[in-house]
Amino acid sequence: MLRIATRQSPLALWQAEHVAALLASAGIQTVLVPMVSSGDTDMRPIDGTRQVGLFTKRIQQALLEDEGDIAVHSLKDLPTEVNELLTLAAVPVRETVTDCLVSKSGVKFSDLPNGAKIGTGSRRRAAQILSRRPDLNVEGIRGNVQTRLSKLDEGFDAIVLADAGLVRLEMADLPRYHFTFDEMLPAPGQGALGIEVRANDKQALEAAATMDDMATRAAVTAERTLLSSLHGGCLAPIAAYAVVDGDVLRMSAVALSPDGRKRIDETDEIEFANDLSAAVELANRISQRMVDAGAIEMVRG
Ligand SMILES: NCc1[nH]cc(CCC(=O)O)c1CC(=O)O
Repeated sequence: MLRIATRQSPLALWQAEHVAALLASAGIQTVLVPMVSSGDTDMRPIDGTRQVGLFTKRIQQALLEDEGDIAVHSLKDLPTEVNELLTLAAVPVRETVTDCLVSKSGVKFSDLPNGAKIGTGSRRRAAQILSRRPDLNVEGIRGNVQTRLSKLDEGFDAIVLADAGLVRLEMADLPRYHFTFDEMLPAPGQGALGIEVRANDKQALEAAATMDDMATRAAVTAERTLLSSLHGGCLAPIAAYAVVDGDVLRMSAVALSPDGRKRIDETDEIEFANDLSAAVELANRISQRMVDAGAIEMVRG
C-alpha cells in the first residue's frame, strides 16, 4: 500500500485523488495522508518577502520523514532546485494550461472597461496584464481558489485563475474568458502535476512510471529549464508554454519587467523523438537569447 502525501486544500485533495485513481487503474493500491501546509493558512500577499516552495515543502518533508511515499504537486508550484533525495518520478498528461479571466459577466480581456480592477497575486499575471492593458488597475489577492473568487463580490471586476484549477474544482461553468497565449502565457508547468518520490524507493518509482506522459514531460522540462536558466523561481514575471506537435517540440516564452512596460518574447521549435535532451536544448537556445537581451535584470524590475 503506497501512501500519497497531500495538502488539504480542495484542489490538492482533488489532485491526490486523481493520482490515486490513475494508480488504481494500473492495479496499485494507495491511501491518502493529508498534511497541514503554511501556504494554505498564510494570507499575506505572495511577494519577494516570502519564500518559494511554500506549498510543496511540507509534502516533500513528509516523504523525507517517511510519512508518505508519493507527493503530488501542482508542478508550477514546485521549485526547480533539485533535492538529491527526491525524484520527479512522473508527469501525467496535461489537459488544460490556459489562464482565465473570471468575472460576473465573462467579459473578454480586450473588452474590459478602462481602469477596471483586476485581482491577481501573481507577478507573472500582473506584468502580462499591464503589458497589454496599462490602463487596468491590478491589485494583489491571496488565498485558495474559493477565497479569490469571493473577491468578485468585493469590488473586483475580474480575477485571473488557472483553467486547470477551475476545471478540477468543477467550476468550469463560471463565466470566464480564456486568455489567448498572446495576451497571457501560462506559468512554466501550469496545469501539469508533478509526482515526487524518494529517489531510492524502487516500488514508488515503478508505480509512478505508470503515470508518466513523455510529451507532457518534454514540454514541462523545456518550460522549467528555461525558468531555472533565467534564475526565475516560481514567483518571477516569466511565462512559458511548450507543446509537442507531431515530431516537433515548440515553445513560446516571455520575460517582463514587473510593471509590464518592458518585455522580451521568444519562440522556437526543435525536432522531438521522445528524448528530453531536445527539451533542454530548446530551452537553452531560448534562454540564451533572452539573457543576451537583458531578461535577468528585467524580471527583477
Ligand atoms: N498558485 C496556486 C495554484 N497552483 C496550482 C493551481 C491550479 C492548477 C495549475 O495551474 O496547475 C493554482 C491556482 C491558480 O493558479 O489559479
